[in-house]
Amino acid sequence: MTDKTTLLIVDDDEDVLTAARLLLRRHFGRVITQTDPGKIPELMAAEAIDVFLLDMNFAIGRNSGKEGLHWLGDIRQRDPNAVVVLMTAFGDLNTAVAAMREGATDFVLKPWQNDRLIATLRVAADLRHTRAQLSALTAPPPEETMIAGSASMQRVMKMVERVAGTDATVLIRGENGTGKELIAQELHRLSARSDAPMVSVDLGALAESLFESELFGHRRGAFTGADSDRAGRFQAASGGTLFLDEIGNLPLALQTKLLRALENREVTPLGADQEIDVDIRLIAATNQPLEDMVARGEFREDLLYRINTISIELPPLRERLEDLPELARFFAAQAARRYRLPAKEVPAKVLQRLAQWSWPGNIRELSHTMERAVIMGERDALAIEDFDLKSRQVDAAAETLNLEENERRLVQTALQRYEGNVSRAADALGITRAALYRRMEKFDL
Ligand SMILES: Nc1ncnc2c1ncn2[C@@H]1O[C@H](COP(=O)(O)OP(=O)(O)OP(=O)(O)O)[C@@H](O)[C@H]1O
Repeated sequence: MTDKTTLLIVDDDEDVLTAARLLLRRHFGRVITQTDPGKIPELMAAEAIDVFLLDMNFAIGRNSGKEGLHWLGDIRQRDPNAVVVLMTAFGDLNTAVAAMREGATDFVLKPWQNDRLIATLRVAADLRHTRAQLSALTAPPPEETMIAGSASMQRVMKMVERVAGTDATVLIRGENGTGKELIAQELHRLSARSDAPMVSVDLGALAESLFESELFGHRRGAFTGADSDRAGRFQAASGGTLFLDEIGNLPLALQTKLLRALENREVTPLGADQEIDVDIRLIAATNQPLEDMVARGEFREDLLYRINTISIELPPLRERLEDLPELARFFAAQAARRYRLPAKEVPAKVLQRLAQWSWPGNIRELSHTMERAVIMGERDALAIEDFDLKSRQVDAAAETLNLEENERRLVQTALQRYEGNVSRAADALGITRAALYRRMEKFDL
């Protein structure tokens, strides 16, 4: 079966679902069945559904068709291109007509005739594919958008523009998810090498045993499993840019080889006896303090000097909250497009709350947070309840200016640090023992 259509059948009668599933799975790529129409939004968020086959009457004893019409409207609102076929057991032409007016593609009567049902759904699936092709043709081309309105990001972008055109090695520093790879792409895009590829290697995601062959390539038979020659990423990036993410993860022996490759502009694949010339511009990224690693003997000092000719520091999101509103709205719109959901507004109240969170995962975390909220949100505008922010921590961050809360926290920290020794804790806090006892009582510590 090569058909790629995904059908979702929703009917509260298990027997109807079983019969439909048995029949239709022989004709369509994937058949999902569901008794509860309330699950439709969740399913639409999780799966790319091509055709909906939807019952008109859900609650037992009701036959007005209103439930079917309600869900039809809901589906069409979430995905204006959705193709929905309605089923009704009552042959109620009025409801069927109303459904067609509301945007249903077709309707079938229960009990259905197998051939008719298959033919109807086949036409519906074709319609879906045509609509998808049309919207792909009219959709704007995907582009990497960089939001960088804050003063600190403006400084970063100036630096990027200044160094992109040179062949200088650049080290991008910043916490996880601050956009290091996006900056590397921008450096490459603005460089004279932009017609050649930028090849990325994430040294944080790769098994250490694979580093060498991944970077420098190998010859057939160089190790068990090397059953053919393989070019390394250095070679693949030749003429272009090599982006080494998480460079702090490179073991010392390979740091030596990397340094040699950069200095001599040549690499030796594993198992080869001859070097290969490579012409790359290196961009490296790290979230580790490489200077400290040098001090501990974990990172070669000469390699650090070699790679940080230019060093670009990306500030964490919590230090550029001016960018948060635009980023949040951008990711909300992106998620709505991706999941074919209606666009959702991000009210100021929500933005204020988001600004209180510390965003340890930075922009990547914000993007996932917005995506989830857009999927979960049931209204036109996002609400605070749509977010799964670990609320305890948000509250702590929100209340850091609360004097009493801070006093309590300090008293607690002092007592913990001095393992309950009241004299020493009082000393550290700069108050008398009696004053500390009073506070311990007040805060019930
Ligand atoms: N300024 C920005 N504007 C818009 N999107 C951004 C921005 N910065 C980062 N992103 C997006 O956030 C996500 C994380 O960015 P990226 O992968 O570049 O971060 P990173 O610092 O390289 O992460 P890691 O340290 O985990 O490798 C990506 O989806 C990226 O497109």
